[in-house]
Amino acid sequence: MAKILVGLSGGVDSSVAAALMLEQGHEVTGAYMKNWMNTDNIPGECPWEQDVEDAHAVAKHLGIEFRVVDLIDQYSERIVDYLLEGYRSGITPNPDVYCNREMKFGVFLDYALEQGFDAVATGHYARRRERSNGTADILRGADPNKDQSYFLSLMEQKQAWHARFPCGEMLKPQVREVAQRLNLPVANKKDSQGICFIGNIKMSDFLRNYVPDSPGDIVDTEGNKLGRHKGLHLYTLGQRKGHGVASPRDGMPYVVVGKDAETNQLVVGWDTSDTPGLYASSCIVGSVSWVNRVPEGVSKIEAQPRYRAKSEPVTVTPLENGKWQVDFAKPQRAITAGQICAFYDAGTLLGGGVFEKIIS
Ligand SMILES: Nc1ncnc2c1ncn2[C@@H]1O[C@H](COP(=O)(O)OP(=O)(O)OP(=O)(O)O)[C@@H](O)[C@H]1O
Repeated sequence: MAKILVGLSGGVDSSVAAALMLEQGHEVTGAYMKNWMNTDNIPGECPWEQDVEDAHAVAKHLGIEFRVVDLIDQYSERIVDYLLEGYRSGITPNPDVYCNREMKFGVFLDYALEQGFDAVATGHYARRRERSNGTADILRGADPNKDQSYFLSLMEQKQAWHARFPCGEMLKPQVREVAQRLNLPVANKKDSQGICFIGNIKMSDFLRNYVPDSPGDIVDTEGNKLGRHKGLHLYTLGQRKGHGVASPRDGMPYVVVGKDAETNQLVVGWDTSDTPGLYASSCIVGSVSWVNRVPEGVSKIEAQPRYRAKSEPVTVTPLENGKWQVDFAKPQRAITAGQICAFYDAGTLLGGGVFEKIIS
């Protein structure tokens, strides 16, 4: 039996995670992390008050202690600043991945250990396996549609060691069934969406509040002016909709194929593999962390360049400065600086890093 602190978000997955930990005989406490309060009144729904209430109701239903842990300052420093700094500097940050390393398995785990807990459990769809040498691996979740191991790819060994993912062996419909069987007050609650803890606020509305608009020209790959954009930070490579430029070709929309920070131009082109800038095979990945062991020299593994992408064969080569060169066997669409590259060996998460530079 272990002392487990469950991150109770007020959603179905973490509620079932708490119930499963109890069923397995652990001593369980639930805690809601208060991270963001929308004090600047950005338009959109930010239902944290409802979430705390729901989390509390679940804890009561399960008969476990419930706490609210105030991490607003740390969230602002570690996530909001990283997010805004990233967008200001022209990259596309990934707050969801950083949330796991910095918040849930960062300050929240530190709090848990200080308070005498052995581990933090969450409702993530990922699996964890202990090895006989006293280390832990993170594996893809059993549900291929829900697998969230990508979001855990920057986690370090100590974090993996103290993590528990009770829903990871199950499919989402099974998790809903458990919630119904146990009559959990959130059994029929809709899944949450939106960035991390910011809730259902649109990213563009969120950014508009902090990063000033910086309009410029939209051009095609030959440099012909096609329209105006509101600020390069509001667009991502490969984006099909929302740039406002109608395509003259039927059934072939323009997509964002480049951002030129010097001229403040947004470049659009065709969504084809020969469009310059849209596909790349070779890149530099920095801020790399390996969950359990560092690959020995040049290695053939797999890499997943975004959440909803397949992992693809790559060759990784360590560079002198702690960064890694990653060469994909097949060119990948819209690899974006700032986004996360997760590394796998079959179903095992090896680690991850941040795309820093696209070579070709
Ligand atoms: N505000 C929070 N307080 C405590 N734990 C949280 C909070 N937000 C997320 N978590 C934990 O992180 C896990 C993954 O977060 P994510 O935002 O992806 O939730 P989710 O997949 O919608 O799960 P859920 O149905 O539990 O909300 C949650 O299952 C929960 O354990």
